[in-house]
Amino acid sequence: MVKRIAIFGSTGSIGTQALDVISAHADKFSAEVLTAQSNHELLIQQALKFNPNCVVIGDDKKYHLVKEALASTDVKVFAGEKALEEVAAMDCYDMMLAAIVGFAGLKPTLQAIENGKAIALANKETLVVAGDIVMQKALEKRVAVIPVDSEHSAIFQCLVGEGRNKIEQIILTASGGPFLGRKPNYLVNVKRDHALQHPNWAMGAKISIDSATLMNKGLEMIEAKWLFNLKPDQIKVMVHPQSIIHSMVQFEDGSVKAQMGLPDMKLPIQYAIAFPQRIPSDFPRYDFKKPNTLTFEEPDLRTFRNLVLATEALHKGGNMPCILNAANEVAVYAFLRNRIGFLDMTEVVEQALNKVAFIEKPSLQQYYESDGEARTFAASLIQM
Ligand SMILES: NC(=O)C1=CN([C@@H]2O[C@H](COP(=O)(O)OP(=O)(O)OC[C@H]3O[C@@H](n4cnc5c(N)ncnc54)[C@H](OP(=O)(O)O)[C@@H]3O)[C@@H](O)[C@H]2O)C=CC1
Ligand SMILES: CC(=O)[C@@H](O)[C@H](O)COP(=O)(O)O
Ligand SMILES: [Mn+2]
Repeated sequence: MVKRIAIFGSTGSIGTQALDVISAHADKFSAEVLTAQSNHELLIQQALKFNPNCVVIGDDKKYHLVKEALASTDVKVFAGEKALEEVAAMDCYDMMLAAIVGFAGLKPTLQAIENGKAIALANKETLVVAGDIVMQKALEKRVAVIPVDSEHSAIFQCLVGEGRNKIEQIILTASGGPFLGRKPNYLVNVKRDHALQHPNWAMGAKISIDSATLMNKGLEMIEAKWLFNLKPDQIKVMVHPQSIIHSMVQFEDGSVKAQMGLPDMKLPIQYAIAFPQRIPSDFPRYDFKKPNTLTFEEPDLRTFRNLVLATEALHKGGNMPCILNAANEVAVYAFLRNRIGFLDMTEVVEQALNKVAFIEKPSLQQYYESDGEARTFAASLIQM
């Protein structure tokens, strides 16, 4: 039977790679929902190629352009932020690939879980903001949340077959980003184009900057806590500049399992949508005959302070990760617009964490409010 996939964020880095996977396995998957925020041209092209049940364009000023271009098809066209939730509540799909970037991915993902749909989760911010509520809802609705993020896919793969065997710790690998080994006196002057050049992965702008500041690894520690029900002390980070080992699990007997492969997001995307099956692929294979050295080192926490802030937020819990995420989103987009410097991003996040009131057990509404407060505060710092 063909699995019907709803790709929320189909025009992004994950979304377009997911469509490549679906094309290569048209006997197994169909793309039934496609969504974009503003890239209507690509959304139209994708809709003409994949003939989904419906598309959503977030920017409602572009509704007529999309509607007109798809007039000769039977693709339904929706627009605006609310439409993402309305479509997530529909029955035209079996699994949502949550590939919207940032906080904007949370509401449609929650709606899909409410609707009993399986989730292939790329959007890590969903769990950073409200991981307790999202995972509790998934449990209640008996919905599987399969990670797409490469590290979490690696851990998930290492855990298959382990049943109730106890995890001692997980080791998230970090590439170190484009500024591995650099010090603050260098980072103070770096600009967006340099920061966007990830050494191993071609990704969207926001996650590329997060990788450069190591915030990405901090967000991933929080993501791992919720996905695998771990205590903060069980989550370690090691820099592994080659990005061949995607992460590791150490069990209570000391045994370590790792998942390896060339850095290519198509593999974790395919794994998540095909789970529990593995299906063939022609992705390039890692060549053990080449003189490759795999190295590991501790992250430089004096330089990359975002990882410290995220670890503190992980330990403190409550709405701290939500505040961290919101301030970070504001800071990253300000950096991308050349409004603030590379090191200022950490300052903005730190000040927001100190400013917005701590709530130990927030409701969903309180998460939204904390997100809003942190954004307003972070934006006020940047305007100064
Ligand atoms: N790229 C990667 O390799 C990896 C990504 N991830 C995670 O996956 C998610 C997606 O990342 P990536 O594909 O790189 O991001 P991109 O920026 O490449 O794509 C983001 C997608 O979300 C849409 N979008 C952006 N803003 C909004 C909004 N406010 N409302 C609705 N839709 C929106 C974009 O539409 P439009 O094109 O119109 O702007 C686009 O389709 C992120 O959470 C990231 O952390 C995790 C691991 C690896
Ligand atoms: C591909 C992927 O999952 C990214 O999150 C990637 O891990 C970023 O690399 P680093 O954050 O390790 O630089
Ligand atoms: Mn990752």
